[in-house]
Amino acid sequence: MSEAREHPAAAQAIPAQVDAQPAAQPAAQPAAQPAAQPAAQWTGQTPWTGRIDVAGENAAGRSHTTRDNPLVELTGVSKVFRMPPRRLFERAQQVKALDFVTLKIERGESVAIVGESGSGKTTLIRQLLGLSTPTEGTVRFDGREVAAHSKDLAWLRRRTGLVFQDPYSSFNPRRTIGQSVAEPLEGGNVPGDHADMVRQVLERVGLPADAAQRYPDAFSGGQRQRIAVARAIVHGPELLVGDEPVSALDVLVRARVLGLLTELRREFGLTLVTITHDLGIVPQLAERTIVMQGGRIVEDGPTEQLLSNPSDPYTQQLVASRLTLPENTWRG
Ligand SMILES: Nc1ncnc2c1ncn2[C@@H]1O[C@H](COP(=O)(O)OP(=O)(O)OP(=O)(O)O)[C@@H](O)[C@H]1O
Repeated sequence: MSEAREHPAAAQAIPAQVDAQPAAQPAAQPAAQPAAQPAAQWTGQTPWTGRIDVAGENAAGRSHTTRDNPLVELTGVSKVFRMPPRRLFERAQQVKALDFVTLKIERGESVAIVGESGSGKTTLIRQLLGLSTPTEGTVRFDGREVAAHSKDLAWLRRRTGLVFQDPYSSFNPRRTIGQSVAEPLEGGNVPGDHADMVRQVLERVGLPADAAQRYPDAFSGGQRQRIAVARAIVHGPELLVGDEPVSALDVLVRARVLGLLTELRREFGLTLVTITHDLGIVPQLAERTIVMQGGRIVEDGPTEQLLSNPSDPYTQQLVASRLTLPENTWRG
């Protein structure tokens, strides 16, 4: 997953007291109608207002429900890694990390991608974020082919955010939280008062008012992962991708961060794609689940149905071995 750290939204975090006593959050809203916020609050659309032209449309007031094309579409995507021979006369090795994957993700969906280590989950999200180019097939974001624009993917960076697994290595220890969270705003040349946007988004994820001036080591793992979420959404993306975003956290903190992701998704109409090894968190997180094995999608369906009545033998194995979160621990 080292290549993925090139992504500008590669950091995040949260304060310990927040995880002990989560801040009161506004009630969840339907995806198509983001909650009305007081003027002083971050709306998730601030950086976009009147500014970025997305595929010929002004993104201000963007709709997650009215456009015809899916937000993400992969068609026949394969990815082959060629490894140089380790010894003289040895043949080069090839790994087919993705094997003819076809997939559509609609606006506002929450999708979990599960599967054993090496099944191709990370390679899949790297394709859809334009962090890697497919060996064959096409990846489209909102109808626009990603590889065709691979020299300049600033448009895709503005519309996507990424939260990594490790809340400890996600931040530069010498940068304040405010500086780290502002990176996508700076990288995307987003106009406006960055310090104010950062303050608002940190507040929204439940961080104390002075968090922006502090350094990463002042925060717990759960707090850092909230900061990671703040950094991934500060520029108002439509797609939020989590690569095992809670697996490094203990069970109660994990549940609260999952609750935060769920709230943000509903509040701002985000499309959420989350990689996880842990089938136990999937029902709280995603209404659709994709199961990968050996670079292929072996099952893709509504989470409830897939967990209660898996049709693929590999999914059956995964479901049989899953752990579940205790009831009522996941709400933030
Ligand atoms: N840069 C690379 N060079 C060579 N092989 C790679 C590279 N990236 C991934 N692979 C191989 O591709 C396959 C799929 O890897 P990938 O990281 O996508 O799996 P994963 O399901 O995300 O695994 P994990 O859950 O352990 O992160 C694996 O066999 C992996 O070793």
